[in-house]
Amino acid sequence: MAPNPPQPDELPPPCRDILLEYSSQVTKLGCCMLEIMSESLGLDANKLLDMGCAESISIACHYYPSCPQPELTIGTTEHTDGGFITILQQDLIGGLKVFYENQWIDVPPIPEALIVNVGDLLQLITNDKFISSRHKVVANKVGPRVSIGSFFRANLMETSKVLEPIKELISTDNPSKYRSTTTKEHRDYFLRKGLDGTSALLHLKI
Ligand SMILES: O=C(O)CCC(=O)C(=O)O
Ligand SMILES: [Fe+2]
Repeated sequence: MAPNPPQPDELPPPCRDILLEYSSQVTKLGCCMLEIMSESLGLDANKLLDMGCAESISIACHYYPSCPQPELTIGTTEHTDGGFITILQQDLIGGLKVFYENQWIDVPPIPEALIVNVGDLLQLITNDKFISSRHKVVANKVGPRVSIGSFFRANLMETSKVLEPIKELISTDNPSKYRSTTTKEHRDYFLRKGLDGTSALLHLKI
C-alpha cells in the first residue's frame, strides 16, 4: 500500500473500498505505535518515523481453510516477521501461537483487538531493546480462519539504505550487537532463507 499504493481497480471489488480505508487507518495506527516506541526508548518521538519505519507498508490477507486432520499439518510455520512492526488482525477462530518463556502460548482472539508484532528490523536497529516475536499458526478443524497482516517494512526502493543499530542506543557498555547491512542485502537473505524457524538476524550478529 506504500510507497506505491495499488490502483483501486487492481483490488478485488468486494474488498476494494474497505481495504483502502483499512490501509489508511492502519497506517495512522502504525505511525502512532512507532512514535510511542521511539519515546519508550528515550528517543525523539519522530526518530523511528524519520528512519523510514513506516515508508513501506504491505497488507496480506490470509485464508486458512478448516482442516480435517490438523495434527498432520500447520497453518503458518514458525517464524519472526522480517520488517519493523506488523499489525495483525485475526478473526475469532484462533490458532495463533507465540513463543514466550520457552513455550508456545496461545494468542486468543479478543474481539476488536489488534496484535502488534515486533519484527527483525526493529530488533536490529534497537540493538535488542525490542525483540522480534517467534510465532506460528496451527491448523484447525474449525474454520475457515481469516487474518490480515499489515507489514511495516524497509523501503525496498532504497536498496542501499544502511540498516544498523541506532547510535543513541549503543555505548561502550552496550556495544552494537549487529553489523551494518543494507535493505537489499537483508531482504535478499530473508527471501533466500525462507520461513525455516531461524532468525534472519543471526548472520548479522557480531
Ligand atoms: O495468520 C496469522 O495470524 C499470522 C500470519 C503471520 O504470522 C504472517 O503473515 O507473518
Ligand atoms: Fe508473521
